Amino acid sequence: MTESTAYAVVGGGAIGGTVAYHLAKGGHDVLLIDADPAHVAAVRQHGLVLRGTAGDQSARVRAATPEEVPEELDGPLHGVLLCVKAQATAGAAAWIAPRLAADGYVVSVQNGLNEQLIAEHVGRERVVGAFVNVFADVVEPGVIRDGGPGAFVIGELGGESSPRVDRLAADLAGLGAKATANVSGYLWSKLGFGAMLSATALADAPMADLIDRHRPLMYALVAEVFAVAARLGHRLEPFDAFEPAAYLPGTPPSGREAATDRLTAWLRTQPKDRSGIWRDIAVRRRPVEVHEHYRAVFAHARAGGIATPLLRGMLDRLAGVESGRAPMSEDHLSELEAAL
Ligand SMILES: NC(=O)C1=CN([C@@H]2O[C@H](COP(=O)(O)OP(=O)(O)OC[C@H]3O[C@@H](n4cnc5c(N)ncnc54)[C@H](OP(=O)(O)O)[C@@H]3O)[C@@H](O)[C@H]2O)C=CC1
Ligand SMILES: CC(C)(CO)C(=O)C(=O)O
Repeated sequence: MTESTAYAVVGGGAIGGTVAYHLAKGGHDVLLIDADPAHVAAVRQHGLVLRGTAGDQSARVRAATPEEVPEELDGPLHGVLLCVKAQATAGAAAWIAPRLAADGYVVSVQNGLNEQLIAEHVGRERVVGAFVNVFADVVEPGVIRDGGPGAFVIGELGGESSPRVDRLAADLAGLGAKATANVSGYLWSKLGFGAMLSATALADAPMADLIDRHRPLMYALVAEVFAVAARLGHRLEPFDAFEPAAYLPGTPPSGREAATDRLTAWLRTQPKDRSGIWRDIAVRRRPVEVHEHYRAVFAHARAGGIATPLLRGMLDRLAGVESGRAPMSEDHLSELEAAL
């Protein structure tokens, strides 16, 4: 174990709770800051509980709502892991900025490309990137269902190595964290994979089954995202069972099919069989974050003259489903596919 470090986790839900649990188990002082008072109260009373296939494990962490923090803080924040959904990023970053030490930093542990927005609040030199493919859900206040190992990668936005990234990766060794020189390559790979996952939230069935039943649509969605990534010159990184090279133009169809066989087989090993996007619509009945994830993708596509009609059509349909204007149905996928 490395020397103990103090961290703040802002947004202590599925991912923030998982991160806080592993930091605490590693012997680090963790302050979990979460907007949900019931979650904070449960963590204070029972500890942070991770529910895995082998049962429940708990870790003691300090917990507070943002409103309570001035009483709890005895100095500025140093290492902050920001784990809120994308649409809550601006509010959380504005809250963090005046509390962040001059030599402190904020790590975006989120899907999408949130680093620029965070930098507008705290300055680019105080932002660190991260990519996470851990599958988790808050199943009741204070209790997180843990999907087991998944990629967790941390890196400076400019790709340089740094003591703060190495230290955080070591402190999160319990979660299998690694340092990278290409965090953008991971985030863009995830935007491709995430386009498939977002599409599966249009229907109420397991992600793996929907990907399998609508492979041509899934390939076309990923291709639109990766055309934008290619224009920007990103080197896409593979993670877990997702192999981005299989979805690039020029890959033989047999290679793409075999990679998708491996991907859906791996997805079937996960206890979480539906995405967080599906859960926000069907269970939590709240707006989904994916519109934020693809805002920058659309802007880059427009600038480069790259057409993204399927991605746009898929997100428009998600907007209809989340607002209740359209039912959740696999017909959305069939109709999008019919337009290919
Ligand atoms: N869950 C997963 O398996 C994965 C998630 N991700 C990404 O990780 C990020 C976090 O997702 P996830 O953990 O699932 O989300 P959750 O909704 O489970 O957790 C987010 C938590 O942040 C709280 N929150 C919102 N605004 C603030 C704020 N300003 N200050 C403090 N707390 C706040 C929320 O409270 P409230 O509910 O009251 O709004 C909620 O408890 C997302 O970008 C997601 O895409 C990436 C890979 C996998
Ligand atoms: C499906 C998953 C877990 C993949 O990382 C995800 O990103 C989410 O639920 O938001």
